[in-house]
Amino acid sequence: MIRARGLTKTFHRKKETVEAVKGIDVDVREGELVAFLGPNGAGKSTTLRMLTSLLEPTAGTAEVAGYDVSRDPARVRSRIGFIGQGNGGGYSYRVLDELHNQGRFYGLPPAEYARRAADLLAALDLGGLEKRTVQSLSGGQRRRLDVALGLMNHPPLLFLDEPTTGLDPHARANLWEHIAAMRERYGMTIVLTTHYLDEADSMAERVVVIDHGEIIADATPDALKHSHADDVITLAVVPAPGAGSLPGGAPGERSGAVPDVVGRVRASLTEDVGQVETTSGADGVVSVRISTTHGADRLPEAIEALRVGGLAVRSAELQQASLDDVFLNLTGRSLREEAARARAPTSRPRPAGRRRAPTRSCGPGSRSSSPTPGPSSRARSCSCCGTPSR
Ligand SMILES: Nc1ncnc2c1ncn2[C@@H]1O[C@H](COP(=O)(O)OP(=O)(O)OP(=O)(O)O)[C@@H](O)[C@H]1O
Repeated sequence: MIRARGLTKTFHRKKETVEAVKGIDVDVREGELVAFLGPNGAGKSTTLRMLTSLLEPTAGTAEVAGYDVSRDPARVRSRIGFIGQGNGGGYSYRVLDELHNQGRFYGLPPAEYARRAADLLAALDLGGLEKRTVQSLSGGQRRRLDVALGLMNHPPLLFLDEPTTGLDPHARANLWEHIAAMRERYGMTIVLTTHYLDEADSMAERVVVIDHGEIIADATPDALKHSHADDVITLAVVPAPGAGSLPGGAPGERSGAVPDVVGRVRASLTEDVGQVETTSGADGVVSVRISTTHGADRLPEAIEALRVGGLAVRSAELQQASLDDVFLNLTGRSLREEAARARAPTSRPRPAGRRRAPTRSCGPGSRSSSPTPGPSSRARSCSCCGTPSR
C-alpha cells in the first residue's frame, strides 16, 4: 500500500535549514495498522504530509495506494483519507452540510453522498448532531466528525495525524473504538502518528519509531520490547521458616548456620532466569532484581527456584517493558518525559543522556532496596499500587 524510498524533506527558512526527514525507507502492507511514534519535531507529520501528497519531497520517492505522490498527487488523494492535527470541519458550518460538501468535493452524486453521510453519522455515534454547528460539538465529537469526513470517499488507506491528542482518556478510548470499527467495516489500511506510547502499544500492529528525521526502529510492539528492553522482576527475599537448619544451602554454607541469603539467591537463580542483582537490607531482607525477557513466565519460576533453595519471597513486583523503555534504550531519552515537558513549556529541559527513573516498590524491601541500574533503562509505574514513578 505504501512504498517510500529515501524520502527526504529539508526546509529552508531565512538562514535556517531544517532537515525534517532524512531519507527514510518505509513499506506498509495492505490491511496493516502502523503507528509512527516519536517526540515533538521528529518528522512524523512531515513524513505523513509527503505520503499524502500535501508536501513535495526534497528527495526520494513514495508510491501510495498505487500511485506516485509526486507524479500523480490527485490520484493519490482520491484513494486516501487524511485526518490532520487540526479539526477539519468549518466551525460555523452544520455537521451534515460539512459531510455533504466533502461528498461533493469527491464528485459523488447527491444520493450517494447523502447515503454515506447518514451511514457514517450512525457508525461514528454522531446521530442527532446533523444540524449542530461544528463549533458546538465536544472535542471527541469533533474528532469523530473528522474521521467521518476522512471516510466519505471510502478510502482504502487512511492517514491520521495525532488523532487523539487533546482528548480526555474516555474520548480517546471512544475514538479508538470507532476507528477499529471503521477499519473492520471498510478493511482499511491505517497509518497514524502518535505521542501516546500506550496507544501505539495496544492499537498498532507495527510501530515505526522516528527520531531526528530518521527511522530508528520498525517492528511489532512486542518485538521492539523483546529486542530493546527487558522486563524487571523485583523480589524481597528472606530465609524460609526453619531454613537455618536446612542442609544444602548456598555453596560453603555450614548446615545449621544462619542462612547466607545472598549466596542462596545466587545458587538458586541461574542465568536462565535473567540477569540477577542483589542488595542486602538492614532488616535482613534481600532485594533481588532480575532483568529478563518474558518476565511473566520467569516470575513464578524464580519464586519456585528460591523456595527450593530454602528462601521465601515476601513481595514480588513485575515491571513489564514498555515502548518508552525501547525509546530510552535507543536514544537515551524518555519519550514520556519529553511529551510531559512539551505540555509544560515553562519547565526547564533536562540534559539528554542515558537515565533510568528511580524504582518504587511497595514490598518490605522498599526501604532498603536500591538496585544498581541494569543494562535496560526504564520508566516505570508500580505494579502494586499503579503509582507512576517520576
Ligand atoms: N513548514 C516548515 N518550515 C520549517 N520547518 C518546518 C516546517 N514544518 C516542519 N518543520 C520542522 O521540521 C521538523 C519536523 O517537524 P514535524 O512537524 O514533522 O515533527 P513531528 O514529529 O510531527 O512533531 P509533532 O509531534 O510535534 O507534530 C521540526 O523541526 C519542525 O520545526
